[in-house]
Amino acid sequence: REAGLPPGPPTVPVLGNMHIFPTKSPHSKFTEWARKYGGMFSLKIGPGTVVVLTDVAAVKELMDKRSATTSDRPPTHIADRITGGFHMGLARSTSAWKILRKTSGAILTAQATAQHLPIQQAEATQLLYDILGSPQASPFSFYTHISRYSYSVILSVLYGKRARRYNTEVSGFFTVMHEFNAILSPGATPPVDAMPILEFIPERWAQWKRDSRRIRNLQRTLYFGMMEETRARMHRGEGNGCYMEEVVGREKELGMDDEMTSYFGSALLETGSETTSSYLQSFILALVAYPEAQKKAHEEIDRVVGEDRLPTLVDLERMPYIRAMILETHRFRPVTPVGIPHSTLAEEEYQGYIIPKGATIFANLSFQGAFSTIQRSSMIQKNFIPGRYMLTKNGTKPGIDGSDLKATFPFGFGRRKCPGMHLACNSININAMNLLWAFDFEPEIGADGNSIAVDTAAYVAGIATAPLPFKCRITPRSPGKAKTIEREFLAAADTFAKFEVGLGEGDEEYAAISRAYAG
Ligand code: HEM
Repeated sequence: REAGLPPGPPTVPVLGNMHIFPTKSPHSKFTEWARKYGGMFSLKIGPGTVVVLTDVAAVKELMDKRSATTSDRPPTHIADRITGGFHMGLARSTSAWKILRKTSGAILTAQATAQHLPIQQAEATQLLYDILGSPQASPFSFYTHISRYSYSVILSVLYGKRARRYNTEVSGFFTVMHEFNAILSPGATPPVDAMPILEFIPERWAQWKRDSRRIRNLQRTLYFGMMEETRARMHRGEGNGCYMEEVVGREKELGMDDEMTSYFGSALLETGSETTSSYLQSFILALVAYPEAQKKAHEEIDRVVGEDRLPTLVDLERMPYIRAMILETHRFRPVTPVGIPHSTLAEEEYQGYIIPKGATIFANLSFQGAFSTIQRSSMIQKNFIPGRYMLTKNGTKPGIDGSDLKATFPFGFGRRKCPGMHLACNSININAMNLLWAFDFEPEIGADGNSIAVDTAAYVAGIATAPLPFKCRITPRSPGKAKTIEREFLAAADTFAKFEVGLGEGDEEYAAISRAYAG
């Protein structure tokens, strides 16, 4: 470890800390090391440096305030090989990324997102309707209902076309995306970023190069096909005001070309679908595990909304406990517990330590919410206590300074902050209210008649996590509410109609059956 770097675990020759770098669930190890080495510590990965920030003041200063130098991404040769450097979330701070980012800023504004609320609400109604019909048709079907929702809402607002059923194009999309995620996961390919010489191995001896080519082709077929369909619809004069139509219309002004436009849409689809699903699955997990919190939320929503209509975003203003619950879910189980890594474009100095140019920086979000320094963090994530956000704005213990915490931290930092945040927050808010309004979520009953506790620590390993599929009982809270869901689903038909383009035969049939049932 070079002089001036923040402290960290002892290194070994050549590898540095590479042999002990936690690739599966980095946040737990990062938190453990933070207790030992402090709120800013470093790791050596071969010649490269990784800096992990756990102290909130350091996160705010370095990731937000000094974002001009901390908003690069670490190199990802494989991602660039597959996407040509056009994946907005993975691209370095190149001119292409700047254009993609500017485009997202131009179209995903809070105001524009508000215009897409009707389809978001209609899709959320289908989520209730699907859960009502088959909460557990297969053991975990509420999982697939949530995945369908998340994908369909983004598909609708981006491409103007919805996905009615999981089994058709939704599963196709997730298959391609999982292949992409799998090849990007640590250890899946030789360490090309650390040893660039590996790039020169001929393709016939490098399975990872052949896999990259195959995944590139799969992605291009899927995503370029979606764009072609959108353009064809526009040419036929059948546009429906979706985001990608706006990008096509403003391509020149924004400096985009057809290739970039296709990758722009696909990055939003990929980054937006699983994150939203993961959040909603964690929300349900917390409801099952913490019945007292669920009971309080039920009381609040019953008081404000009643039985005969679904909640709206306006209602949320009168539901402080549910607002607190939404924040607490981000704190309890952040979708990306260590954020998405940034990288430095220039050397930075902070509290006497050097962060070299090209260093990778992680912000350990596990600290999120309750405490302003790691020393106070012994209770991190153990309990789901929404009430903490009713005591203080940032959920800190009364008397502890929480002013460095920001409610947007679960969505990242500085110039890399999630551009889909407004869309995501609307989805989270609408569905959190809907699910609470509609259903009781309880532990599954085992063969011996006892309830089976859910495991709130059983999560998918990796940078972006989600609860592993769990069983629970989901029942409508009253026959009146079940009727309201069916009625509202039927009433959503008009909103759906403009997004139901190019349906396959099976989908037409499904539409007819579900409408008949709802009617
Ligand atoms: C619960 C939902 C979501 C969460 C928790 C979430 C969280 C995040 C986080 C932590 C980052 C990394 C920010 C950073 O590097 O500092 C990110 C980036 C990104 N998100 Fe989201 N996100 C969500 C939903 C969405 C949605 C719905 C969309 C699209 C419509 C989206 C699009 C993106 C994109 C494109 C990036 C990459 C930005 C860049 O690197 O410049 N996200 N998100």
